[in-house]
Amino acid sequence: MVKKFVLAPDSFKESMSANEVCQAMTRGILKVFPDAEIVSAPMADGGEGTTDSLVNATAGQKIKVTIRGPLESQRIETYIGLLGSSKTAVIEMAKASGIELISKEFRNPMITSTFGTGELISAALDQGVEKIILGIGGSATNDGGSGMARALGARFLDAKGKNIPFGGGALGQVDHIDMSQFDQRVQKVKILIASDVTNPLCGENGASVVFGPQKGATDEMVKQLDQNLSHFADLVLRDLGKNVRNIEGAGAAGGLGAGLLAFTNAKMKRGIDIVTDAIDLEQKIAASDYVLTGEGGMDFQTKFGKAPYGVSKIAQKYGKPCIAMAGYIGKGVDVLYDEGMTAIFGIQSKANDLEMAMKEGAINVERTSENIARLLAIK
Ligand SMILES: O=C(O)[C@H](O)CO
Repeated sequence: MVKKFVLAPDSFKESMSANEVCQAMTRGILKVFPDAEIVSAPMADGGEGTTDSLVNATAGQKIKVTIRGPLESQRIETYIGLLGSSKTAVIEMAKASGIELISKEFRNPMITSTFGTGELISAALDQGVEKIILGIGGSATNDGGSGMARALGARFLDAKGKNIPFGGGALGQVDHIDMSQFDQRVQKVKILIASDVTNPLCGENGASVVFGPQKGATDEMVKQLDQNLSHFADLVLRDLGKNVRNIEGAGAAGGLGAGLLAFTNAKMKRGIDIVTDAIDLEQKIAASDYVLTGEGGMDFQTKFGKAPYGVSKIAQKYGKPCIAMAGYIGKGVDVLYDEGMTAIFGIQSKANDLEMAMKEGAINVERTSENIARLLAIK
């Protein structure tokens, strides 16, 4: 009987995209099962690579856009994704307002803004979508999502009625928020936020204290930024009637989580659940014999919502064997055996340094997939 495989790996960061991992797995399996039916479902968990994975998995398309980067004078050429299967756009905030877009010496969350993320949302609305999947995290910003809202028409005015400058450093000057020119299309789309963390907006576990320093904030700036976000939360409650202060994930991406909850009808969901829904992974796994997954590194953290965990839970639901491979296998990975993971294989052929391991990723995944297939072929 023809064997049916679902391949649902995440990317192996800095080595292979999820799509390339699928291709290497396919080559390995076909050596043993030349007639196998193989369904590739490149995965992501809402973070970096989510747009590419969802576009690939649904035969969607990328739409190029030129928008403002984290710094006011910066222009960035980037893209949003449109899924092939539905009227859904996928956006990664890091492509517009991400920390990787600014070299270390220019990182300063007092002045960086999420304006470009708002422009990405606007570009998605121009495509007439009904749903937007928005991956947040990896930001250069600490502006509570005020830049994003401003790009969509919100105005943040000081006591004299003037627009405040961009960035988290100026938020303390806001006297009131004017929504009279806000883009009405925003409230008509469903927005799903795939957040990378669950931190609240302010306080010792908040956006500024925990993530401010990695964005270039000094101790003094962290204090100011935290106070400003607190003031912002008060204004949002007074002017928009939404209490975002203590919501889990509100502090993601420098408070963009809070901004999205305040200015849109967005809902937070685990990134992995958003992705598996968007690509109908359940249906694919239900119709398969075997599921292969994997990620560059797997350890105890995999269970906190990483792609191989999401895949193994679905495989468990349908009673399908789920086999993972990883470049690095760390402590605590064995908790996954109770979560639907049948086996986990390391892919290295010898003790390699990291650079070599990255270089040889595809050949190692191919060989490991072939060997897994050989085991599966035993009668
Ligand atoms: O962007 C950030 O602040 C971190 O990735 C947490 O979301």
